[in-house]
Amino acid sequence: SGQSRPMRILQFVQSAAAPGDANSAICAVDSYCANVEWAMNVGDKKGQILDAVVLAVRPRWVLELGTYCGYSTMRIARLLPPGARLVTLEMNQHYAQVAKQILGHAGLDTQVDLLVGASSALIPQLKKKFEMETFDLIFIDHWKASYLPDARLLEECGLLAPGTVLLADNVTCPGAPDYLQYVRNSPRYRSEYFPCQLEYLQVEDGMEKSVFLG
Ligand SMILES: CCCNc1ncnc2c1ncn2[C@@H]1O[C@H](/C=C/CNC(=O)c2cc(-c3ccc(F)cc3)cc(O)c2O)[C@H](C)[C@H]1O
Ligand SMILES: [Mg+2]
Repeated sequence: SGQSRPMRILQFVQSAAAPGDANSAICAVDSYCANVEWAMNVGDKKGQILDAVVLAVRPRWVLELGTYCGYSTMRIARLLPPGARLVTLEMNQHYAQVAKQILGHAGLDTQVDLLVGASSALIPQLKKKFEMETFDLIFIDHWKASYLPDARLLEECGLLAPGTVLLADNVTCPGAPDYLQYVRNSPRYRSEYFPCQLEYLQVEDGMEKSVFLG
């Protein structure tokens, strides 16, 4: 049933997770994707690295590139201090609709602004739209070939401040070699690699944490 994988994930969350309970919604997605059908959520192992970074940064403004079903959106939103905002960008209308419903079920829609559109078109509008200056944390988990161009675009739009943390998923699998080469060799970043397993599988992956230096 459910014509798409994200729709089937949504239906499982709606049936298995307690409304308003973000942790039970996160557990429901992980249980479905570990036992029924794999999906490209960051998952619980890499999710714990994401959680640790969110807690360390205590961000006021967070940007996520690639909402998909909203799994990492939930992980970030549930840890934000009061008044903080998470802006997440998703170019696929169907995925955005599913994510909106999952976030609503989890009771996290007030902290999250989900914008439907391509990052390349939306990033230049963010300062004006949200009357903000720079992001404190950016989670990058969209098409892997877009990591580098979007990091450059964020620099050019003045959305990074010294200390802004970029956390990128999948730098090993599927990999984002041009992005890795850039953040590891540019004097504008201090980069650190976190080895980890790919979501729900015994496959090597890793996340790259890069602090913008200005
Ligand atoms: C203008 C375009 C850019 N701008 C954009 N602007 C807005 N939204 C964008 C943009 N580009 C993409 N999106 C959205 O983000 C999502 C895309 C997410 C992509 N994620 C992966 O491909 C992946 C693969 C594997 C994997 C590992 C091993 C395997 F064997 C198979 C797969 C694992 C992982 O953890 C992965 O995150 C969503 C589907 C898509 O609509
Ligand atoms: Mg990913």
